[in-house]
Amino acid sequence: MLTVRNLSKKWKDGTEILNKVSFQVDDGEFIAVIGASGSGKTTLLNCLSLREKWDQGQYIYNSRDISGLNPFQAYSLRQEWGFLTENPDVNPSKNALKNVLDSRYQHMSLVRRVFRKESQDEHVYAMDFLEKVGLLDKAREPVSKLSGGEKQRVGIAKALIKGAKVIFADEPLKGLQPEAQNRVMEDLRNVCKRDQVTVICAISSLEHAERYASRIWGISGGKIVLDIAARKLTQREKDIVF
Ligand SMILES: Nc1ncnc2c1ncn2[C@@H]1O[C@H](COP(=O)(O)OP(=O)(O)OP(=O)(O)O)[C@@H](O)[C@H]1O
Repeated sequence: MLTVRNLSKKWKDGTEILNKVSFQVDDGEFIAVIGASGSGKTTLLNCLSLREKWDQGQYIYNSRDISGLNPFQAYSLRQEWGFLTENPDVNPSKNALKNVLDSRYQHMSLVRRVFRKESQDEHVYAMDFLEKVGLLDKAREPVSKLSGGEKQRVGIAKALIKGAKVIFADEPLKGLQPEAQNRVMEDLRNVCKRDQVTVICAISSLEHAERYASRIWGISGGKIVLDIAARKLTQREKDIVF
């Protein structure tokens, strides 16, 4: 569970980017973050995923106050989470299976990584995660040959195999064909429902937010101005956000 209270951030010139953002998110929620360009979506995701610092506010993750972590602690926690951007975090020179296996070992000690045995069991285990995102038949394909949407789904499998209980996604649909966009959103929705993973996803497509998410946050001027269960937004709600 994530709880944030009064998260605020200013740039050096004093411009307010996040303004007392507060919320509570339960396990398994799929949150779509919508808002105009420059409203603060990326900054919010970067702060929540501990990639950027904020000035004020409290951040609680599973009953642990993570507001003041040192860089090493923040790095360790980041390894437990998934982060998707418009550029999938995959190694194009390796196949999909190897990418997923690498993610499983990434957080282990150097010694374990060097001497790891990729047993048959490990392969079967990794295949389970590729199956979750519908890529069993692409397991041995070099990732460079996969489509943008398939790469993004390898990224989701990578997050799942390391046990990520939270996935932050910043515009993961950018540049994808409509069919691939739907598939990525379906996979994200499935991991929320099936695995109780929490997904917080900045997205510019209102239609996808309405159709796939469980909750919608509208951001304007660095504030959450709309926080509702996902459904078709009324014109008034759109006017509040955009
Ligand atoms: N390093 C920076 N210094 C000063 N201002 C910045 C910096 N980075 C971002 N901003 C400003 O902060 C505001 C929020 O930016 P942010 O990228 O979070 O918005 P966004 O909602 O993700 O926009 P977009 O949808 O266009 O990606 C914008 O006005 C942006 O110009």
